[in-house]
Amino acid sequence: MSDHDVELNNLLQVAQEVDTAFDDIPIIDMTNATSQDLGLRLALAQEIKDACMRVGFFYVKNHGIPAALPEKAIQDALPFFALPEEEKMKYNLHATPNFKGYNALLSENTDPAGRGDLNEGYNLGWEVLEEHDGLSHDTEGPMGGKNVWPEGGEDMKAFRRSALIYYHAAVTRPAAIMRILHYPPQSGPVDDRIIGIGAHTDYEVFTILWQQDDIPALQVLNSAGKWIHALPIPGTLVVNLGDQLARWTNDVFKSTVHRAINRSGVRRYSIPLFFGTDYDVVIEALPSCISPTHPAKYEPVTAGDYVKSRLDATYMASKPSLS
Ligand SMILES: O=C(O)CCC(=O)C(=O)O
Ligand SMILES: [Fe+2]
Repeated sequence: MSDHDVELNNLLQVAQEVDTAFDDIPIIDMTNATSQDLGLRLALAQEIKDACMRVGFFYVKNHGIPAALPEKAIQDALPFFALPEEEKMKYNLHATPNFKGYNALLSENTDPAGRGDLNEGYNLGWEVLEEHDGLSHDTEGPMGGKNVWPEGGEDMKAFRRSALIYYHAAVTRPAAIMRILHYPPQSGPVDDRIIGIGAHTDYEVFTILWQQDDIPALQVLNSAGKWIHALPIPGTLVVNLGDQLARWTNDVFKSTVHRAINRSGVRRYSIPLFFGTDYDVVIEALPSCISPTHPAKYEPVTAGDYVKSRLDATYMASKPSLS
């Protein structure tokens, strides 16, 4: 056996033996990501790998993104969310071929056993920050196309600008969709099948989630079937793996089920940024993650087709032709 084969066998063996019944979500300090010391960078990589194999979720601190940027993105989104429903519906994501724009309360359903998600949101892809030229995204294929932005005065311009400033600070130019989400408080008797966002896994490679301080909502399912709270920790972002990475690694890295429920009595805002590979990339199990005893579990699929099929299912019930 070559060294490479030994390494592969070790990876798969570790993957099969790893205990995924976590009780808490690791907090990883990113300071050493840029260290000159290779040993420190390797130790950090090992910590991230462990979290990816065991939990599929981790917090990052000292990540270098100023907290003021997502806060401003939320603040400048408030005038949009305050518009009358019929005004917001002019930017309904069903009017675009690629799920950009506004999703109304209960228009999405991430958990097929649910009755709709109690959040409204605004969904955008990458675009240049400078003057809005209407040519915001030049990708082709099932998820190609450009953003939509609300018309209006200075406040709507600030909404676009602040959203994109945070987007650019968090990631460069990937196939990433960012959402600005508003979860109204959920109180009184509620249908169990309606929560902020139903149990689901994310569709891309990994998600960077900014969540509002002080409001518990996010929960992560461990392999023992227990919901673990991912409470907001000031100064951190939550990173969770998505299905593209799980498919690539043949489930060596975990795309973990999660949900959000806002029973705080006040409004909650969050900003997930779903970092995916380019939409034309074929996602298929890496050779290092398959073996005779651990064969490939998933059919190869292009990233664009995969994300589009998941979004089609998520928004199926609110498609105008069906309602
Ligand atoms: O708002 C949250 O905390 C979670 C959002 C989420 O899971 C998603 O949008 O996929
Ligand atoms: Fe999610």
